Amino acid sequence: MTRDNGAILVCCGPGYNGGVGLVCARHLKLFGYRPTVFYPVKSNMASICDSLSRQCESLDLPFLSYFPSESHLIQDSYNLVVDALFGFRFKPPVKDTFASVIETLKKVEIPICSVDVPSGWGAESASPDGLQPELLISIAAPKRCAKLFQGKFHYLGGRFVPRTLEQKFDLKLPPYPGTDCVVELKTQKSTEDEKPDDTGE
Ligand SMILES: NC(=O)C1=CN([C@@H]2O[C@H](COP(=O)(O)OP(=O)(O)OC[C@H]3O[C@@H](n4cnc5c(N)ncnc54)[C@H](O)[C@@H]3O)[C@@H](O)[C@H]2O)[C@H](O)CC1
Repeated sequence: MTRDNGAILVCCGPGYNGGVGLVCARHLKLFGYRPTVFYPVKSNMASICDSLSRQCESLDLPFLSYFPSESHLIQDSYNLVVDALFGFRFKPPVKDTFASVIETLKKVEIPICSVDVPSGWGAESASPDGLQPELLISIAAPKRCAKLFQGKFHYLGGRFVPRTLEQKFDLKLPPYPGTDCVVELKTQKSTEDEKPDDTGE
């Protein structure tokens, strides 16, 4: 994706996963992309999400006042969707406002990038009722459900886990290259793609 086609829809949920989405939208704007935010339910968490939302407003990020009901309206307007609706505290089935949002997003034909946990999945398990993103960005440590991720790209971000915590929970985190704050992880798909073509051609 280049900045020329940098129109990105960032969908933010009512919890801290949504807060991460608001930070993501702000950084996308600062890096020259054109994010639009969908943040329908103000966080019932600490006021930090309110200030994150205000920071987006101060950068003149547009906020959708409603969610397009048709998936083609999304793919005609954006090149990527960031799914920051729900993270590891989602409890199925999806309720209220977000049920139709997730149903619409399941039909879009542009890439979806999910933050920490694909929305509609539990932290421990995948769900056919949830999104099937092309890209998953795990925060701090991949959640158990990431083992069932079938998309093309998986990154780990959040180089802030103390060694003591990593050892205590036996997280086996990969090393981050140099001073990078993200590291690419292998996926089932990337491992398969690396296998030599055994058709003998
Ligand atoms: N170290 C880390 O991994 C960190 C992760 N972070 C991010 O924060 C989320 C966890 O945030 P939390 O607020 O605890 O939970 P969620 O954002 O997943 O959602 C809670 C929110 O959603 C509502 N809800 C739950 N189930 C449903 C449902 N079925 N239908 C509708 N609404 C639902 C619930 O009521 C809450 O309001 C984690 O995934 C990371 O993305 C932090 O940044 C800190 C570090």
